[in-house]
Parts: sequence; C-alpha cells; structure tokens
Amino acid sequence: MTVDQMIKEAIEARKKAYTPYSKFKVGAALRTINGQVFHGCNIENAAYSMANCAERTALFSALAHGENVFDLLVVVADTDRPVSPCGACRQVISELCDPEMPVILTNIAGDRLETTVAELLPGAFLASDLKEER
Ligand SMILES: O=c1ccn([C@H]2C[C@H](O)[C@@H](CO)O2)c(=O)[nH]1
Ligand SMILES: [Zn+2]
Repeated sequence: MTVDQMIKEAIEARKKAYTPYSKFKVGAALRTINGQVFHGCNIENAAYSMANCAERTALFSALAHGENVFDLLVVVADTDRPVSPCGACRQVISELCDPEMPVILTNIAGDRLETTVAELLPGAFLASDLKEER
C-alpha cells in the first residue's frame, strides 16, 4: 500500500475515534512488513486519564493480532500543523518499532511531516537499558 493510501487509511481510522470529552479525533494507520494495515483511533473515558491515543491503539491492535514487525506509521488529526504524538506514544513507538522506521505526521489540511521513530524520541529508554539488580 502506498503512502497516499496509508494516509487515507489513517483518515478512515480517525472516523472511529471515541472522543466525547475532548472532541479531538486522531487516526493512525500502521503497516506491517507483509503489507497488512492496522487502524488506530483515540478512545477516551469518563475517567479522563484512561484515554488511549490513536498511535498506541494501532500498535496494540497489531500485537494483539500477532503482528509485530512494522515499516510505516501514519498519524492524522485536524491540527494546524502535522499532529505531534504525545510523550507516552513516543515511548511506546520506540519500544515496538525500528528506530529508522518512517513516521508520517499529517493533518486534515494535507500538511505532511516525515520523520522517524528515533527522531521522535532521541535517547529513548529501551529494553536494552534494563539490567538485573545487582
Ligand atoms: O498524537 C496524539 C495526540 C492526542 N491524542 C488524543 C488523546 C486524547 O484523546 C485527545 C486529546 O489529547 O487526543 C492522540 O490520540 N494522539
Ligand atoms: Zn499519545
């Protein structure tokens, strides 16, 4: 699937957002190396802090379906600039995606920012930093 098609998928995913509180809808499309595409949307809760962002929803959905090798993530929202993933999502993306993987941030107006996982969170804390207690 092409980048343009992936952006359309993210826009489709955004329509499924559950945002009664913020009314701010975000969509994500995550492509596996086999070409499968997983949708993510933000899902809020009356206990506000339980909200799950679109990016994490897409990643968690893919892993729950047994897929864990990705080559592209697209995120879209109706923002003035290409939507900027929150810190929590940057950490989760860093854990589950290759540092060189491209990430396309976009908005409904069509502005696009192409970045990478490593650029989103330089110096991310990684599994490789964990050590047994000594
Ligand atoms: O990149 C982002 C930024 C925000 N949100 C969600 C979380 C919350 O539901 C709403 C407002 O922060 O937008 C995302 O899903 N992704
Ligand atoms: Zn987030």
